[in-house]
Amino acid sequence: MTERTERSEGRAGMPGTHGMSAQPVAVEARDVSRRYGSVWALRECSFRLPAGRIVALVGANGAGKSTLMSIIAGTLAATRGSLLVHGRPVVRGRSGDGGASAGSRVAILAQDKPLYRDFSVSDMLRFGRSTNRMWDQRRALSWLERFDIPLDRRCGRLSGGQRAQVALAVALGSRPAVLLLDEPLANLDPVARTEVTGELMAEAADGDMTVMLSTHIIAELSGVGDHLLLLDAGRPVLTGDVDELLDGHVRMTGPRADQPPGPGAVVQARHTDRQSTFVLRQPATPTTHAVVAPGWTTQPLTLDELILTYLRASATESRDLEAVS
Ligand SMILES: Nc1ncnc2c1ncn2[C@@H]1O[C@H](COP(=O)(O)OP(=O)(O)OP(=O)(O)O)[C@@H](O)[C@H]1O
Repeated sequence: MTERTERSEGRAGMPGTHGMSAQPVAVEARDVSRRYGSVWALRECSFRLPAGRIVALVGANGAGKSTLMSIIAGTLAATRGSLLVHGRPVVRGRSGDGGASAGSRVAILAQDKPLYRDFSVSDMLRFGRSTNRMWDQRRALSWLERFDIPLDRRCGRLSGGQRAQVALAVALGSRPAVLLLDEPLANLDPVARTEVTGELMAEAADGDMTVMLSTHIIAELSGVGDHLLLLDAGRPVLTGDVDELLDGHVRMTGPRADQPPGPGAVVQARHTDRQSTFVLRQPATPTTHAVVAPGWTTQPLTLDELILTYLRASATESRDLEAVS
């Protein structure tokens, strides 16, 4: 019995981006690369993310998620390429409240959640107000109330999940156009995480804020974002509206064949002696999950399956390129 995975024909940004032209673009990367010494953490990343959405930034440990977020936030410079937030180039050290215009302010909430342990929650809000020219106290307070965070408690005495909520409240109070969350929800239990992402989606829809959430836990992804940016070894391998991506891919299983019986680009092909399975990126026509040829069945993919398919295809492609070079 043999099994092989074929090279992905679709690269970053291809599926699902056709619907983007009418939407305002929050973040645009143009050939962004970043090197640390001899390690390329990001390679030629080009993508556009729509405004007012929750973008799930997904990738394995070391895929480049934190590096990308730091470049968008303006705390790290790209080695090559340019990054624009609402059409304005990000310049290192000039994002956040420091110099960006109201429409292109970026707030980042890193994994380590910088809270002063001796400050009370109210002190943290005062600190947020004093360090942000534009501050929305009502928004920060209502977030804390929604999640029952005691205002008079010192941050050092809060649970990890509660500290994450305070950090989120301060970030929201700064009224960012783009809010970057670098795995800050890891400390929240599944129920709280679902609640938080639901509330963030409502905030994003209300005020044109774009939220980017990074995660390496694919199984916890469902419902977390409505737009996907999948990074593998520093390259975006899949990006687009989650529903469009799911509608645009199909798995076909049937008798052993070199080619699938239906139209579409082959993302992955697996074969046994008697059976073939193809994952296809379909042309712009609607997907029909029905029998398309004698002996063949088609099925939709779950988001986890779609992500794993692209990660496997990307790994195969990297191995092929290494073998050639
Ligand atoms: N300051 C640094 N110096 C050298 N190499 C670095 C530095 N920061 C990151 N890297 C390397 O760059 C690559 C991308 O790292 P990055 O932290 O952006 O990935 P990540 O996707 O956020 O990972 P994780 O999910 O583990 O947080 C990795 O190979 C990492 O080892």
